[in-house]
Amino acid sequence: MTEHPHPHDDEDHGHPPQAPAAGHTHDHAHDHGAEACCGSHTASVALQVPRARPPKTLAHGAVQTPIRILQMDCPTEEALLRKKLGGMSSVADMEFNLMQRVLTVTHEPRSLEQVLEAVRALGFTPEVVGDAPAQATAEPAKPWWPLALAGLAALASELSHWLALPVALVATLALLAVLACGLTTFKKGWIAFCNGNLNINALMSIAVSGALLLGQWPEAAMVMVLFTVAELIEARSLDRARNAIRGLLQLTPETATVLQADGSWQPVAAKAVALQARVRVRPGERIALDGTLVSGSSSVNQAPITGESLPVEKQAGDAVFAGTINNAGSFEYTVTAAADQSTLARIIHAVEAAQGAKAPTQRFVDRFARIYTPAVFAMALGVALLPPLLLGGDWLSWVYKALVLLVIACPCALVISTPVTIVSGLAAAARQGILVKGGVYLEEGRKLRWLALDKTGTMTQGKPAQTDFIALNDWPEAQVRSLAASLAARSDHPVSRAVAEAALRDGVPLQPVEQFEALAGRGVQGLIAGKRYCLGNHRLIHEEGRCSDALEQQLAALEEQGKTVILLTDAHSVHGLFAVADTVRAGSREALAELHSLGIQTVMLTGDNAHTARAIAQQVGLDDARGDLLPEDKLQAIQGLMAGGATVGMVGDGINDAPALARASIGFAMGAAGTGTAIETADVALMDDDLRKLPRFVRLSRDTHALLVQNIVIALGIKAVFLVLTLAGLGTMWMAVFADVGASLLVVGNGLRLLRK
Ligand SMILES: Nc1ncnc2c1ncn2[C@@H]1O[C@H](COP(=O)(O)OP(=O)(O)OP(=O)(O)O)[C@@H](O)[C@H]1O
Ligand SMILES: [Cu+]
Repeated sequence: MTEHPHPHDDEDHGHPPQAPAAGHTHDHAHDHGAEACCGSHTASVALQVPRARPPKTLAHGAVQTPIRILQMDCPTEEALLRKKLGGMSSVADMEFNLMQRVLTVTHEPRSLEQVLEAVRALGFTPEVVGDAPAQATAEPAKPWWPLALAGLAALASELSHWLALPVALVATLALLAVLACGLTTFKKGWIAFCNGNLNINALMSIAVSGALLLGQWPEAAMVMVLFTVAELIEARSLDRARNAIRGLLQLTPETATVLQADGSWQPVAAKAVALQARVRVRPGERIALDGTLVSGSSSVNQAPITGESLPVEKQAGDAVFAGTINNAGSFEYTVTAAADQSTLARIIHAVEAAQGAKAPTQRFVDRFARIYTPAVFAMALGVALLPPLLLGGDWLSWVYKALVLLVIACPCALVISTPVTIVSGLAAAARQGILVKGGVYLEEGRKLRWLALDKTGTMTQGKPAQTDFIALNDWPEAQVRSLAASLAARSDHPVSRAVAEAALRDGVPLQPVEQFEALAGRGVQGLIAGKRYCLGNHRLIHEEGRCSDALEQQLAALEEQGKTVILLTDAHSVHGLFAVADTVRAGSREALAELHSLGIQTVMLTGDNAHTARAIAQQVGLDDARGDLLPEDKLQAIQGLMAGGATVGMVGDGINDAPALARASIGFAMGAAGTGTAIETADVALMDDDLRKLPRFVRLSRDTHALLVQNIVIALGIKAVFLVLTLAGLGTMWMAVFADVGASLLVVGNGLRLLRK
């Protein structure tokens, strides 16, 4: 038997490097064991669920410990921790997820306490993330009155200054304001400064202290208050982006109505419901757990999972998902996954993990910020010292200008703009049923040149039915069908299944098969009553030299109608011909037209023969179709399209075609809610079978990119304007703070706009 090639785990997938936090494991570990046939259609894939990760031991003896640090949500804190922990010999690696406020440290097993101590030394409260369910990730609310008091004091100071009241009063009020709201800033700034890091807190502390020393009392107070207000608003907006996804999980009800041993129905906490328990759902109720419907029927709104609010009919045997909403009917289902393993929970885990991985733009911005701040700081020093020393300038005004520059030097707006935009984009996608496994793919999506689509299960529904049957060679029809059905019944391949189902429907008797074997990409064979028969495609009868001109014509006629033909042969000749046809998915035509209008070319890759492929391609409007491909040929086709650096996407059902999916720049899996495994393995998982999600993803990717560029331009533009104003002597510290705060708010707000898509 020909084996499917097994993709290697350590294979280079041609993907941009990515932090492991993304849960991006391409181990499409196929299990071909169960049945000796082309069983890839039912292959089960090892589940890789990114959970709240407990400390895990690495091969080389180091351990990874995720540490939650609630005070860590700004890149300034990341820089601080990086510097401090990076200098420790026992720390091998660090991974930051600012959105979840989790730092994952790779360190020597015995040095955990040391690491925690270092984190504490920076003024943070570390908390090792254990197996416990994720707690609220928000910082405990700070009392608001110190800020209000500070605001009033600052205003009063400003007013007294205007009214020319005694300087002592102005100064006292100003100091009161600075102390009331600025102590944390000073503390953080001092720690950063001592660690050789000029973060926003350090810059603000220097600027405010400088202003106080210069006797600019009201101004110092105002700057401190404004800065604190800005930080507050910024944190709130970040929380919004952060919670956009978490909010989904809160959609699942806390309790489920579960059948008890004594036959009664009792409400039970969803977390405590055991697998295989029987749960009842009333009309209008939200479904609490993933399961399989066993009795009753209804229609369900699956929007929380698939983003599609058109109700889906559910009958016995169908899967139902936690978080989705039952419409009118009522039904019972058996639980198939624990609450924290439901499809919805796994979607949320995946998105959260994706937030941790840095997208290319973010990496660029981080690098830029690392140069920008020291550069402006050096400039400020120059401005403070050089004109007074060399040109006899006035010390006071030049030092003041330097202080304003310090405020401008803060790259916060710039640095915060990218993650907010990406996270909003990821959240917006998830809400539409598109699970993007990393900012990288969201950024790459807009560059797609080619999209390769698998045929069976992707372009078509993957449930073909037999349409034609012809007995050849004067063999009795009943005998030919019985032989073919006996072989077909042993296989899970959709084409075989169609033949077997038709036979079952017509009551064709089956015969025992020995030495059954699947011929990958060709068909099946086995011994029936001691004689060897094959049931396979056109390729197979060519390889065995059984094709004839007459047969060729018959095949061509059927294939041109988009039908797939398999033939029954024995050692001597071909005895029967079976044609099956699959239905093209609703909406494929529309989806492809949209993709074309976005400038993306489409090609179908299939193991089926070229005629059939072309017929179907024409039906739905694909640019190109390639048939007769073995799995390794598909891989090569993808590589061919990617030659020259083009971004190429591949769409499959996530189980087949694993090598090609992994090789493509972006691997899309269809129908991920049903198969479950695709959520973990694909780069982008489409939760249902709607191909229209593909153009939607591309558009979202383009919108995200546009916002990223806008945000970078806004952030840098505003800084540039104030830099010039200040050097020209027109900028005041107030303005600089307003500019900094304003820019941050603007970019955060701009990024959050994606959430409304
Ligand atoms: N077990 C089987 N039973 C019947 N026909 C088979 C079987 N395996 C392969 N074939 C034939 O070989 C062709 C190619 O099979 P293969 O599994 O490589 O592709 P596929 O999965 O059917 O198509 P696609 O690549 O579009 O998903 C099928 O179209 C079918 O005609
Ligand atoms: Cu032929």
